[in-house]
Amino acid sequence: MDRAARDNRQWNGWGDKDRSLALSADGAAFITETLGEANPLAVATLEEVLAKVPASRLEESELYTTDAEVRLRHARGQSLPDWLAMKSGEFNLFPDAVAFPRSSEEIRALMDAAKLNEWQLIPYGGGTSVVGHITPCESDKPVLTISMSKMNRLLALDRVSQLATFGAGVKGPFLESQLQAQGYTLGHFPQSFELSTLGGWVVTRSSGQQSLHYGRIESLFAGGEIETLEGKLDMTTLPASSAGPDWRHLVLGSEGHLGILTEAKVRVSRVPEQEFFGVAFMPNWQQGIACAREVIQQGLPLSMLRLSNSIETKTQLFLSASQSQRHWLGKLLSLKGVGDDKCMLVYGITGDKRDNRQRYKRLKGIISQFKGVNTGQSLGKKWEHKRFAFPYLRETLWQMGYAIDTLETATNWSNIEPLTDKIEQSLKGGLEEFGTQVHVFSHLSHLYSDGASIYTTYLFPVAKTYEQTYQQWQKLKSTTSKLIVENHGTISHQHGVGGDHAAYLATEKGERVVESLQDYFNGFDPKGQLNPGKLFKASNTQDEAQS
Ligand SMILES: Cc1cc2nc3c(=O)[nH]c(=O)nc-3n(C[C@H](O)[C@H](O)[C@H](O)COP(=O)(O)OP(=O)(O)OC[C@H]3O[C@@H](n4cnc5c(N)ncnc54)[C@H](O)[C@@H]3O)c2cc1C
Repeated sequence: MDRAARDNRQWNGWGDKDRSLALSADGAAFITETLGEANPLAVATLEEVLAKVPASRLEESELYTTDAEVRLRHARGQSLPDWLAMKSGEFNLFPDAVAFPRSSEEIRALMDAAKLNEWQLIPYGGGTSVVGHITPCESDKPVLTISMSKMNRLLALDRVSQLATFGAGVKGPFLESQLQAQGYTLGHFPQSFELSTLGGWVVTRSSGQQSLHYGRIESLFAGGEIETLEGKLDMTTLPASSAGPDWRHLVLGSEGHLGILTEAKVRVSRVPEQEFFGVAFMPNWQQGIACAREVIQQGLPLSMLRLSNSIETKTQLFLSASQSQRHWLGKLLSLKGVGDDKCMLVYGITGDKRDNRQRYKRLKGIISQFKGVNTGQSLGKKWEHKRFAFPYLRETLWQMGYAIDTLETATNWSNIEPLTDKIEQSLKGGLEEFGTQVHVFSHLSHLYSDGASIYTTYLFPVAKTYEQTYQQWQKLKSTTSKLIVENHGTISHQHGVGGDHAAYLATEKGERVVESLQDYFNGFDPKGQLNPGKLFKASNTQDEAQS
């Protein structure tokens, strides 16, 4: 088996198989009291699933491996349906082979072979998609997944223009360590940072936790090289241009349809002199929103601002603080007029020390103007310490018998409160017919002068079978996704479209635009070989969006 697939990665869940995040007894009791006792579903063993991997339809070749375990490990991402497939062992579909190219030339050879033989190709970054981006579709043609894991080096650093060129398969930690060794940072920190890759970020239009300072990937991605079935395309790096539409934007969000991004050039910054995170508590959701909006619309240059609603705040405190910590925090806040409806505001400040002092002073002023209480940096340090560890909680909850998923959107400020309410109500009551409780909470994660993203998490006890659990998820997902696009929200602020959101794209963008985009990609991929069934709906998903 290939070395890249033999790492310490969990084969049927998130992250490093030797790492976990435990829940305190209090945290576990909170979940059980909120959702009721749950009965975990039996989990298939690796051996059981390996026995189900069918023979590959591709002949052995130097270009790729047909090893069953490697194929299994590249068959799914991290959405809840992916988890249900991995845990039950019912993967159904596997790629026929996985390639680990080391250079653009090797990718060219794979693309040429694919074109000649009409194979389907799925580019694979870190496999952290939560919307079904990398799952093979039923096909009478062989499916080849191309892992970018070996193309992960810093290839050039232009210090004068502050542009870095990377192999697009570089994962977050390795990208930052190579850059920071030279005094630079990209500053792109999605929560999936540990495993996701630069290429994946670009083609799914990802957003990092500190996008307020560094920008979303759209502003960090300056150009690079993409291998299409029709040949290589170069994207010149220019600081700006008015020469017609910017076609970088058709690579951004292309989700594997255009080709394989082999090298990406990104705009980097100098490592900041100082960075810190802190936590304030606002008296309620309305005051919290008003405060966050004021900070952003005043143009106060923070690197992060994240506002949890009161249920998320309560849940977070139960999951991460001890009873005595909660008690003393509650007491302190209530003395200052912040009670049970408190909403946690996490902020990040990045830059040189003198500017940071000014920013912090202004921020504290705005927080008090909206009757919030700033607790300073100690809770901020805790948040920073765990910022990439939270995904490990998913396994802990799974073992207790609870499924967890998220939905995210963005909308204008005037619609933030009503849309958050609608999303939460839709999820909360969504499984009443099954007598199943759903625990729902939200935060605003990325803020803009005209609006913000709403990130909603929901948990529910698994049903008696995998199939029933999937059906319950599907009901929550389809009802709420439809509600989002019909209520002036985007189907995705940061996770992309993949297979799971494809049916809602036309409501957001209009049928005509979606058809034109499809025509554009068909120009590079006339036979629909590149990542089919993603981004654009397959004909059978039409009804789901409209029902
Ligand atoms: C726990 C968790 C937290 C997350 N947090 C965030 C977050 O904070 N912000 C955010 O934006 N997203 C987040 N995500 C979603 C996910 O991490 C992003 O969508 C990420 O950009 C996917 O990158 P990847 O390298 O894992 O790509 P993959 O999942 O491997 O692939 C995603 C898509 O990109 C294509 N692709 C990958 N590499 C290339 C390439 N080189 N060339 C062409 N196509 C390619 C694939 O074909 C597929 O269509 C999270 C996911 C999880 C599981």
